[in-house]
Amino acid sequence: MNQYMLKEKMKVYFIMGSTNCSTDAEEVLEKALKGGATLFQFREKGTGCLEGGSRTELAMALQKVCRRYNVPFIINDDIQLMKHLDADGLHVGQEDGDLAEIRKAIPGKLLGVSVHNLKEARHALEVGADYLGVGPIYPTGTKTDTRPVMGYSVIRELRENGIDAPIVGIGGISASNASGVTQAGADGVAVITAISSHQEPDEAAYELLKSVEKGKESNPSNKIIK
Ligand SMILES: Cc1ncc(COP(=O)(O)OP(=O)(O)O)c(N)n1
Ligand SMILES: Cc1nc(C(=O)O)sc1CCOP(=O)(O)O
Ligand SMILES: [Mg+2]
Repeated sequence: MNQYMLKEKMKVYFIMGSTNCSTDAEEVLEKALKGGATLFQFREKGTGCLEGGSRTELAMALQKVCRRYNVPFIINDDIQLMKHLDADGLHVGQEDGDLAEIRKAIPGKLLGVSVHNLKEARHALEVGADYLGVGPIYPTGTKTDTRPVMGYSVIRELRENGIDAPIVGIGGISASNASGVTQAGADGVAVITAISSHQEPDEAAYELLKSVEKGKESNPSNKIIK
């Protein structure tokens, strides 16, 4: 996938696992994709999360849904599961291992890396990351071990320093604040709660997509390209 196509896929990046859903995870995902989510990450974490065979079974079921909608299926943290399922890619953070080793271990697959400053971003891209996750943009109730809330400052800093790779903002993002993230220079937003806890995940995804596109239109560098 070229960088332009990947940036399009970054617009509404839905992340979840069974612990994020109060109803059936497959149904939540299907609705999200119907509504316009463009990328999916399986992140089975937290109290009461599935393990072993049932975790793999859920991942396989969600991968099938993604295939039906032609939406790439990314695995959080777990290289073995990614390989086992022949998923489309892997997302890792700064504490998840040596990035160069991880890149070598998954040739031809998408690699997303969480970054929090220019140095981490440059390193991730040097070793071959395909996209960057930047956050937390806003306060989030979903993950406790985050870095301090950064607002738009890091996204702006990366763009001002010539980082042209696909970027998503993450953390506390909803339809009401997503446009600010793409206006600041991100290609899209990654969300858990905004879709998985919404009564109507399809509406949530659709509203996020509209907000993301509105922000992109008002991004100064996009205006120059047009
Ligand atoms: C798109 C995206 N961005 C950031 C993260 C966070 O990754 P990480 O810091 O490794 O934390 P965990 O998600 O593993 O708890 C992400 N998952 N996706
Ligand atoms: C998984 C994750 N990573 C973050 C980071 O800052 O790297 S914030 C986060 C949780 C995002 O969930 P919600 O959309 O519910 O706020
Ligand atoms: Mg991780």
